[in-house]
Amino acid sequence: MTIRIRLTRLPHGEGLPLPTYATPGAAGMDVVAAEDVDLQPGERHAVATGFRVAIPEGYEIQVRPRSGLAFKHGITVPNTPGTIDSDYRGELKVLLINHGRDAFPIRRGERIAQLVPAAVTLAEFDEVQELCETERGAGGFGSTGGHGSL
Ligand SMILES: O=c1ccn([C@H]2C[C@H](O)[C@@H](COP(=O)(O)OP(=O)(O)OP(=O)(O)O)O2)c(=O)[nH]1
Ligand SMILES: [Mg+2]
Repeated sequence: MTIRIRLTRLPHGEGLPLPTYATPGAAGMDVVAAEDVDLQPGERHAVATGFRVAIPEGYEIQVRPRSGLAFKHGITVPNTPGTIDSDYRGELKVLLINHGRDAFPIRRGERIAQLVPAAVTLAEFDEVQELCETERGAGGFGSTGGHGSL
């Protein structure tokens, strides 16, 4: 399924490629940086993309890390998956953090993250006195055992 998303470029986004799928089966659209940043170890930065979007109502865009940057350099998205709301009209930014040991140069035009459009399911809470019982009950946070074999 394909949805259409209106996009406007900001002046510093001129000349950059729009987010695009790297292969026919890719789930995420690679998005490039619109600025140069040297990300020091432990540092976070909201990297400019140079564009704004108007996502159709009922959808969001999730901002996800690229596994290659995470694996090779420790560069990831601290708020992953980032949430772009359908009513947001500011610049789409990619939050990045450097978990690596070395400074990492981000250069304008380089692919820094991937965007995954997704349908939004809305909910409302119904406050009640009792919840139905389950086998798990209140167990969580490792209650079923460690990381050994099944
Ligand atoms: O990675 C991100 C995450 C968010 N945003 C923008 C779009 C999003 O719609 C808005 C708010 O994001 P979020 O709801 O995650 O942040 P918040 O801390 O709850 O801020 P707000 O009070 O503005 O909703 O910020 C980005 O550009 N990139
Ligand atoms: Mg919010």
